[in-house]
Amino acid sequence: MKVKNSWHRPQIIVVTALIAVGIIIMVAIAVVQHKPLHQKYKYGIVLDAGSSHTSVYIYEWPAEKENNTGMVQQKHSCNVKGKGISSYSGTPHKAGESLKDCMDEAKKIIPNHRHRETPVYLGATAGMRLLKMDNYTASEKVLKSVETFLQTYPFSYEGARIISGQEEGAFGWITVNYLSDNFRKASGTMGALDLGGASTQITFVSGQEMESPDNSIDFRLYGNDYHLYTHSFLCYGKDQVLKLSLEKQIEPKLDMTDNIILEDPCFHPGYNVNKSFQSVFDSPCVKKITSNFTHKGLGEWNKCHKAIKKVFNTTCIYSRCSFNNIFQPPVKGGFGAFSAYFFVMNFLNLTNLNLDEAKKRLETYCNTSWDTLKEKHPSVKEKYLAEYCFSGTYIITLLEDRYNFTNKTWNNINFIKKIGDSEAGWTLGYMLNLTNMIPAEAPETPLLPYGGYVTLMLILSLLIFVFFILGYIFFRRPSGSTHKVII
Ligand SMILES: Nc1ncnc2c1ncn2[C@@H]1O[C@H](COP(=O)(O)OP(=O)(O)O)[C@@H](O)[C@H]1O
Ligand SMILES: [Ca+2]
Repeated sequence: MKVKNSWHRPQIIVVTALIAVGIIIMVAIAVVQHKPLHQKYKYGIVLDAGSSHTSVYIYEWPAEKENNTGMVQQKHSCNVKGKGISSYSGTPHKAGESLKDCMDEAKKIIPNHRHRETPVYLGATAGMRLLKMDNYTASEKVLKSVETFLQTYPFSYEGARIISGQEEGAFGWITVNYLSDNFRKASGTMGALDLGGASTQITFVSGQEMESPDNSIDFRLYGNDYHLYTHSFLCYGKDQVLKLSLEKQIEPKLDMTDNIILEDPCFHPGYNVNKSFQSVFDSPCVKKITSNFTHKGLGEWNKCHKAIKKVFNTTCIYSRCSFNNIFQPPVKGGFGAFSAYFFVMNFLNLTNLNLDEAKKRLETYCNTSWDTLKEKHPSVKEKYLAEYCFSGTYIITLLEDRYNFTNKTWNNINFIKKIGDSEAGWTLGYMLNLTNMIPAEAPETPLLPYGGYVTLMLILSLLIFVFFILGYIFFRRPSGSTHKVII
């Protein structure tokens, strides 16, 4: 007589198979999901050769997520000692060498095995645009010098060039919107306001028809079309516009034979400095005036405001212009204002005020005596300190009178230096564009987001647990009621 054992063979086989499949799926998902944990980073270097100085930015991103927007971040930045590369017009061979300390730093920061594949780009802005206008040969020699120098590094050299004003504006816009993750969100984009020493840029999505093709740029990013308004005003960075303002104030006094005294409402009472014409009227933005002068401060904000208005030409052949016959649609939406907009407004503590309050505080500040200010800010560079009243007044005049921000829309301007750890500026957008890191179309969404992965793993574990219990019950249950005795 044989008694069949309590194994219900088909059920047990099915249960065992299900458990095995469950374990295999869990292991497979875990392997795939955790792959990015052994993350490898890639790097890129961009040199911002500005009119006043050069900065070297190192960016990094996870090697396997190259095309996911929001992945690239600034890892490090380095300020090159001395002035901008355009200041080497007389000694071009020294321009390259000036970058040494920061480039050596980059070599240390980026892991050796990544050096060869790390791209290096140098973009020069308005300082070099002006040098090119003034002395083409010198500008070429400076570019050659930085090129030769950058090629001595183990990185992948991708070029040194003067970028156009449109590029500077558009890539600044890409940077701030990339860092704010606006390309993935449906919330819309923010405009970009960049103030440099030699030029200034305004870029935003206007939604209006563009009356001048030069001011229009189109991008398709991440599955969306963006129709941008952009303009770069050469000579309207804060250093060049100061020269313009001095020129305007000095011109009527030129027929005076004796020493010219320029009483400037934008400088502080007690400021009294002899200036040589070579140090001020040295750029293609201004006429070559050959008189030295004494620069004396008055500290009168209202007069300063009036004097600054005169640096803008208001003729306009379009339906509307900002200035100098440049078409501009009405400003729309939020704006990020960076570079010197931030440095100046932050120093003056005006970043969180409304327009009227800002004007009032600036009026008091401009009227402060030069001696008091120097005492109060002993560590601030004197050149900066002397010019904050002028620069602050210029910023307010430019934004309110020329770009047409009102009391109400003023609050849409955010004065920013960084978004997260990354500085606002054109460099990140420039690199993202040249490395094709923002795809035109949104990439397929990943198989599982993290939350989905965790949920799936939980459900599978639970199922396996249940199958174990079932298996156990089947295994233990005697043939019982269905027991048959086979004789
Ligand atoms: N801490 C600071 N305070 C005031 N101004 C500053 C400070 N740091 C930098 N700047 C100014 O910011 C401007 C930066 O311009 P830059 O990028 O060099 O020129 P551009 O973009 O026109 O080629 C310069 O006018 C420089 O003097
Ligand atoms: Ca700049």
